[in-house]
Amino acid sequence: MYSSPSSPLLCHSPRVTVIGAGRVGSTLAQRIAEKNLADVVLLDIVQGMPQGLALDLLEARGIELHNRKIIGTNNYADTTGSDIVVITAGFPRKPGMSRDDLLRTNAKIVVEAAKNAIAYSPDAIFIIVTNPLDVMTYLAWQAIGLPRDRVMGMAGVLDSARFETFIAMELGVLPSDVKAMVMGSHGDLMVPIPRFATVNGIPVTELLDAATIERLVERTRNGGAEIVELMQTGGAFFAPASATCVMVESILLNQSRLLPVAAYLQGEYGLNDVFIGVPCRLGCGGIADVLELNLTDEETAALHISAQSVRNNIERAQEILTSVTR
Ligand SMILES: NC(=O)C1=CN([C@@H]2O[C@H](COP(=O)(O)OP(=O)(O)OC[C@H]3O[C@@H](n4cnc5c(N)ncnc54)[C@H](O)[C@@H]3O)[C@@H](O)[C@H]2O)C=CC1
Ligand SMILES: O=C([O-])CC(=O)C(=O)O
Repeated sequence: MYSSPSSPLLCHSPRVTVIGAGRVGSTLAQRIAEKNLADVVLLDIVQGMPQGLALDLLEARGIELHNRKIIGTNNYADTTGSDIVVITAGFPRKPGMSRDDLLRTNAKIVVEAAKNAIAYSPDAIFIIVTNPLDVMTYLAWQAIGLPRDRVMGMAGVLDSARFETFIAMELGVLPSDVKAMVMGSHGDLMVPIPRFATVNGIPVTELLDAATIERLVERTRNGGAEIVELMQTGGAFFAPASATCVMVESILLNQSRLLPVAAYLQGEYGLNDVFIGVPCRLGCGGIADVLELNLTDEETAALHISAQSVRNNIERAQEILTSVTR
């Protein structure tokens, strides 16, 4: 008769909790399970919905050839012992809105989700996805009081993927041959850096004229809104889920990938006490390093303007949260 191994280590399967089982959250759960990265707990406030999604995903396991556990729940106790917590809970924007217009509705949701989750998973690494991204990441970090390596926001991977897509479409080349880096906040003031964009090592500045590059940069800045306008009901979720999954994977597999991540800055780039997109190395402890690149004066100025707008919105969010708890 087979008996179970006595060491709990041999039985440990990584566990990722995704809070918010909407379009981004459920697609992310699918990606994580079907890439066989971790067991997934999908949590939402809507009764029955995460349970239904989890059952649906479980029923695909035999076809997708994995054996990951997938739990749908409304109860934070079921998230106990998660290695990573991803927060996607909150409202998406409607056509005509900016991401910052979501501040009032999403601040309380994200803070409560982060506090509830840390109570059951004190060792987890947190990835925030809810918009407005940089501000929500700051609020979550502040609410749970973790060191900066364990709290980060997802946006730069998505914005960079969009820039790469538009470059690939323009040049008619394979998207995976294009590498780009978008820094700054996840909003109209994001900072795509064309001189860091290459096609298999060739700078795009050698391949495209300045006016074309500027057009692609503008389309990247407007990338989320372009989809919101087209869909009319909510925003992008396939690429956001893929981008978040890349971060989850780099952490779980300790890949040490260098990715643009919304990170808490402590003097890097001349910025302090703000979350903003900068290149980071992601490994099993979360953010292993924040990379400080030599930016031009113009790029630094753009990054600072971006950071100032995040700061202004952090202040607004804190006023909103204080008035809610009063
Ligand atoms: N950082 C980024 O690059 C991106 C951010 N987003 C943002 O992600 C968020 C989610 O977007 P979608 O999935 O499209 O929206 P969605 O509306 O499809 O899903 C949101 C889910 O959150 C749930 N929810 C609301 N309050 C909750 C609470 N207190 N606890 C648990 N769950 C709760 C809702 O019931 C809903 O199922 C939005 O704020 C959106 O703007 C979306 C795409 C990219
Ligand atoms: O645009 C939105 O509202 C959702 C988002 O952040 C994106 O797709 O970049």
